[in-house]
Amino acid sequence: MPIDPFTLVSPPLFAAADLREIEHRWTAAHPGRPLMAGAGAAAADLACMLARDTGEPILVLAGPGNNGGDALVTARLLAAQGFRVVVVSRADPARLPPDAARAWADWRDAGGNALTDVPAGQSFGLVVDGLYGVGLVRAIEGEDARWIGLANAMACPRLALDVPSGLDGDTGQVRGCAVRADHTLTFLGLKPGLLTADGPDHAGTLHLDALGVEPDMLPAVAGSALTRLEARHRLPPRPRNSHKGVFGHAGVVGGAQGMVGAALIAGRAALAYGAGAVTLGVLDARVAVDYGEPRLMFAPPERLVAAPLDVLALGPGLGQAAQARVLLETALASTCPLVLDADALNLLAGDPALSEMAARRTAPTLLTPHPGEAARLLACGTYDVQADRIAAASMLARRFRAHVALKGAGTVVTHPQGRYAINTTGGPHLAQAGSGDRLTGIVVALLAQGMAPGDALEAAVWRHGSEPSIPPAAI
Ligand SMILES: NC(=O)C1=CN([C@@H]2O[C@H](COP(=O)(O)OP(=O)(O)OC[C@H]3O[C@@H](n4cnc5c(N)ncnc54)[C@H](O)[C@@H]3O)[C@@H](O)[C@H]2O)[C@@H](O)CC1
Ligand SMILES: Nc1ncnc2c1ncn2[C@@H]1O[C@H](COP(=O)(O)OP(=O)(O)O)[C@@H](O)[C@H]1O
Ligand SMILES: [K+]
Repeated sequence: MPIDPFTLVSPPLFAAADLREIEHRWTAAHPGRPLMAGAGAAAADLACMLARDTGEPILVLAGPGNNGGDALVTARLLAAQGFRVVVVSRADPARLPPDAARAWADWRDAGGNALTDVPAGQSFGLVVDGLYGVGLVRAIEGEDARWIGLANAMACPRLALDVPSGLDGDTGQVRGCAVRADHTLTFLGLKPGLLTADGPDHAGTLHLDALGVEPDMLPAVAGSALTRLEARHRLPPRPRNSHKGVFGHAGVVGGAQGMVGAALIAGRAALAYGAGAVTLGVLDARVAVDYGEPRLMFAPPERLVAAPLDVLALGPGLGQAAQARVLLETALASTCPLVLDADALNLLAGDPALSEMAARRTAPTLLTPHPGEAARLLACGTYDVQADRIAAASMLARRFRAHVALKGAGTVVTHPQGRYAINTTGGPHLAQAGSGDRLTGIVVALLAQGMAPGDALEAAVWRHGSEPSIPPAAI
């Protein structure tokens, strides 16, 4: 029975290799009970609910592997319920993998056939996409690309089986082109690529069917989806008998001339999320008060980086002048938990000595790069970062022994020990200057109040994405 995966707490994320391991374990424990039968049955149930009630047939695109097998089981069960089904496949039945070959034989025995092209001029009540699943090994091209283009242009809903064809389930990268599904029914467990990069734009509404696989058959994996907050992401209730000192003193250093707002945004967010006190070290010395948030204190940045704070953020509007570099060097040498953002990351990227200092810190270090900043830190292109966001963020966490939030659609939070989480809140309404500064402030607030660094970064990313949004006005 498919469920909404967002109702689960931190569901694990399975890469293609993990899924093959599950299949292996299942087959050993339950010979002769292919998972494909359950996958096709679940897909047929969902397809019944989604098919438009117009009497138009259902188009089933079936590929050359087991994803195609799922599609053929789905087609047979839909036809048995009285739906008109048009199967389109160019796969050679003699070369199908065993379970898919069985599905083809069953479909044929039930009177089914397959067209070798999408019929022109025909409209459909639903498209079932079973071209490629987690076995995608190269970019989609040729006829497949044409079919995907036709499917994407159809007015009816599209249901993708396991992952939208063309989307890499491990990374969320579109390889060539991909089905833009309205719904994706994914099997066994969630895949990271459904949640980050191009995944959310292509998967539509996610449904998960574990196909009856027992939890003890699932391999331990490093990744999970940040669907809801866990107890470790929450601060304890505030004692009545408390004072501002209990909730930590946070510093924010940044705000060079012309970019003062970035530091103010971070500072304001830190107060809003409960830091006991927040002091800004603004590089533009003309600014000494925030009339909109007069609780913010101001100190010369040189003094603030050397002050006994509970947490220091460096970066929002910092700039990359010589003064900024010295401030960063002092901060890196301190034993204060550090959140590095924006130009602090750019300075780090351009300076091997500073990078070395950062990697050697014993106090917690948190990095919040957007893909451009991450690319500079990794000395590669933004495209390379986006092609495998999990790998990029993991590399940064290892290299800097830091907790890292690689921002953007499906923010990836990685930890030095190798664990990672993909956030599921937020959206393109956050794509606006100043969003990242607010995230920095939220992280700082949670750290100031004593939350563990990795938990604070995850909780901040989740909360930042959950804030009520006012979408930009349409033009
Ligand atoms: N792992 C499991 O136990 C389960 C797998 N199931 C289904 O099986 C799928 C995985 O099946 P497969 O491993 O057979 O992989 P796929 O069906 O995703 O595709 C593999 C086939 O496509 C070819 N191929 C890959 N990329 C191509 C491209 N760009 N252009 C042309 N040909 C390409 C491969 O050479 C191979 O023949 C899952 O996504 C899921 O739908 C389900 O039956 C549920 C259980
Ligand atoms: N399309 C998007 N979907 C989800 N989150 C987004 C999207 N675009 C931006 N964000 C979020 O908005 C914030 C932007 O941060 P950043 O790029 O550093 O902006 P700035 O430095 O201008 O404040 C990050 O938290 C990022 O994850
Ligand atoms: K698919």
